[in-house]
Amino acid sequence: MSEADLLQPGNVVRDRWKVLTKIGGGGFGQIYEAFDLLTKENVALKLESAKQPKQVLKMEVTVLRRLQGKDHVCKFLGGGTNEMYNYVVMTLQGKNLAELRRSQTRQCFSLSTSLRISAQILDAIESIHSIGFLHRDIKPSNFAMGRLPSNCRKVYMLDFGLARKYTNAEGTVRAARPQAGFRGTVRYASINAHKNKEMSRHDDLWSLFYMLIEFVTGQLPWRRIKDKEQVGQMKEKYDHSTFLKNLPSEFKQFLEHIQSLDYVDKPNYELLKSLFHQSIARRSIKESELFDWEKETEDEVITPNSAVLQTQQQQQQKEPTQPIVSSFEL
Ligand SMILES: Nc1ncnc2c1ncn2[C@@H]1O[C@H](COP(=O)(O)OP(=O)(O)OP(=O)(O)O)[C@@H](O)[C@H]1O
Repeated sequence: MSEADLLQPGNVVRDRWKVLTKIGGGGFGQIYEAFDLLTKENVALKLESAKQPKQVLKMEVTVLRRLQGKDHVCKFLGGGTNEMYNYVVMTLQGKNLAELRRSQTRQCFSLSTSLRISAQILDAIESIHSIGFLHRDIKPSNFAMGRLPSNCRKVYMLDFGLARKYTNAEGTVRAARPQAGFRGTVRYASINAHKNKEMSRHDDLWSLFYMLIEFVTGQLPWRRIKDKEQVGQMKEKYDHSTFLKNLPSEFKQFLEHIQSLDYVDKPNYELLKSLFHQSIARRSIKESELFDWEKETEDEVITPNSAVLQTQQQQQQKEPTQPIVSSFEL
């Protein structure tokens, strides 16, 4: 156990959640897989130190609770605080989309996979906006696939620590602060965010656009640059229409729409969703098609396990509603 670890395997939180293993340590918290002694299921336990200056778990709990019942959202199982840490317990999901992309041979997804997962992400973004919050850290590692046969084809939105309420009590858009501190992740941040402007609904959609480009091409032009100002300048100079050559023609309208939005504007989610659906239909992409990580790599040797997988894939193609066990579970 490293000194910074707030828990170790075997610890039991609130007489109910027994820690199994650490699965992540992000910028603000630690994530553990734990066993729920009550439901007998494995769950995700996210903690932040009570001493940490930047406390974000309260916001995480607020947003997660408000999102309950919406699609693409983990189930909230509990939360609390003690003298050492704040914690939240939620359903456990599978691999995040950053890991899945990096595990691809060419570090990118096919257009079929990219469009179908991005359409799900757009739905998730619309959901968080519908409850009056911005996510403000839309990036591949904040989306994970379900881990069970029943949900392994569904994308789940994670990490509401940087969320912010953008509506006031009347439901109208809050007045923008003249200057706001930068929030988010440099690679996927909108140009507005780089300029420390108050973020709005369109900024989450800009991050989705950058994610989609990275899914399809495997990279963004500023991938190697760490400095926030330098990346901001590069984004400002970059002719974003260059990205369109990698995307179906419908995405010209997608880009034009997000470019047209101002701080108070409500995005036309229906238009954006229809562009995904049109491009998916025009390319005859079927919802039942396997995602890239569910397929075998071409050079993989046929082993008894991969033969089993092949049979499952064939069955999956025949039974589109029957999810398969994804390859990494075999
Ligand atoms: N419910 C969950 N089920 C499975 N894995 C999860 C879950 N929540 C988080 N993780 C994993 O832990 C990683 C970090 O989680 P999260 O983004 O919530 O924490 P964070 O401390 O805010 O991290 P970061 O600062 O990197 O965004 C995720 O990318 C994901 O791989």
